[in-house]
Amino acid sequence: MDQNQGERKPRVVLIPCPFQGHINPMLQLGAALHSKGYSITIVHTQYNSPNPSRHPEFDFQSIQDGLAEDVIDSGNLLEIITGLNIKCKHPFQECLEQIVLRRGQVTCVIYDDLMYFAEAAANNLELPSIILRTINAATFASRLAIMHLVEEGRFPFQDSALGEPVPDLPLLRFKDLPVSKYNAQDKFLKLIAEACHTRTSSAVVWNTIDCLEQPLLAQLQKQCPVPIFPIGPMHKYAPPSSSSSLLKEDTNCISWLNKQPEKSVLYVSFGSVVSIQETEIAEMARGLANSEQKFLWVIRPGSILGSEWIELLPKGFLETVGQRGCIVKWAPQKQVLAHAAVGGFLTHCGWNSTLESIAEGVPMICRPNFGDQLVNARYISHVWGIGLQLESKLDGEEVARAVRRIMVDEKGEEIRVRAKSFKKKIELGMGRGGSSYNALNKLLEFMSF
Ligand SMILES: O=c1ccn([C@@H]2O[C@H](COP(=O)(O)OP(=O)(O)O[C@H]3O[C@H](CO)[C@@H](O)[C@H](O)[C@H]3O)[C@@H](O)[C@H]2O)c(=O)[nH]1
Repeated sequence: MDQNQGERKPRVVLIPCPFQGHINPMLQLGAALHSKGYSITIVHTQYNSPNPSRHPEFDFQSIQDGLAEDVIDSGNLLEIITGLNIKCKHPFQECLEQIVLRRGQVTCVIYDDLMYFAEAAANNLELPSIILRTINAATFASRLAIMHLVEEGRFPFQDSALGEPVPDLPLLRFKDLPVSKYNAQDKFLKLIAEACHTRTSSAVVWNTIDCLEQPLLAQLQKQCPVPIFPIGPMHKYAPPSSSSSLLKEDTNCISWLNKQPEKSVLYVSFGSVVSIQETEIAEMARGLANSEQKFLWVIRPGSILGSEWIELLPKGFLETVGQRGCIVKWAPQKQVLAHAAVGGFLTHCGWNSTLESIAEGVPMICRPNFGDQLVNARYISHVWGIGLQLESKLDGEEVARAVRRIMVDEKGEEIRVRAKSFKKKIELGMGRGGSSYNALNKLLEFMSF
């Protein structure tokens, strides 16, 4: 790009939270703004830093995150995010000062709601800031409901309440609420309070879409002091082949998919952070084998703590499934879900995976693990009706039944048809005059400050 011409463009500084499920939507937002004439600077931590060579259109700036090795090694998300918010504020402010000095005026700072330290740094330089929410409105409302339960002295709640509906959110049961998986409730409650707070930020950009959550978004807008812009699904703003993966994608699985009949393959993946119990791997494998369906299974390195996954598979599994299955360490997921051969998705229900699946009309089998995944699974299975949830202890027979139902059984036809209809709704929402299309235009107008 012509340097001088580049300098004349208004600049937005984006600060993603350094996890795959957060980096992706932030960089996709960057792609949307870049296509509308903005120069983009991505300020990222050393920990899990994105690969700049995959995004030559952006400027990348690294800040020291001060995370101790033992905190990183623990993989404790609560500790890592809390640590980043303590350690990154000053490095970010210094970085922002340098950007303004070298690159000229910055239009605004957009930060992931978990990177709330960014707001103070933007304020100190008198720059407007905008929040990006990478979870959906239902999860946000669930966090508000949890805080409400705390105020009423009803949190942590009793086991006997788990199956009951949440008073503020009757579509969810207590067991669907996105509580912490760590034994540090105070830290967790502080983090969600910070993440839900708009502070002095000027607006909220949301990776969701009206056709999935309009009534809730309207209700949240009434309670929110600043405008909300639901412009998702954001992966639609980046080309299908573009990727901000931290792990290397194995594209051989696309060649394998190319050889499979239409809608014949179940895609199995649990995102970038979920760990799988050793016992669950064997049950999952048993289910996949007994379902007699084709499958593409992502087994991420390190996702099965302390074990080599291959040792956990039932004896003879690989021989039995033979050409019927393909196992990779990391897949180009957007391309996989958009592939004609894929007919179903066994997922942990991370919000990006959920949106990527809905946007391609792929029905889901939900196996949520923690946090917002529980909310998403309930919405997929019981609100939108585009999937099934595996709720009890994982059992191979149940997995096989669910796989057959979602892929081929007559009983699953309604779910398949509904999933397909959601693809259409997303296309309408993203197309000219659609809700997300309009919200993006309103955001751009708003950003002229
Ligand atoms: O083999 C793979 C597997 C995943 N992905 C991508 O990785 C992202 C994963 O994101 P997500 O599905 O949201 O899952 P997590 O990585 O688990 O994301 C975290 O962040 C999300 C956004 O806040 C939350 O919804 C999740 O619960 C939380 O675990 C998606 O864009 C996928 O396309 C790949 O590219 N290849």
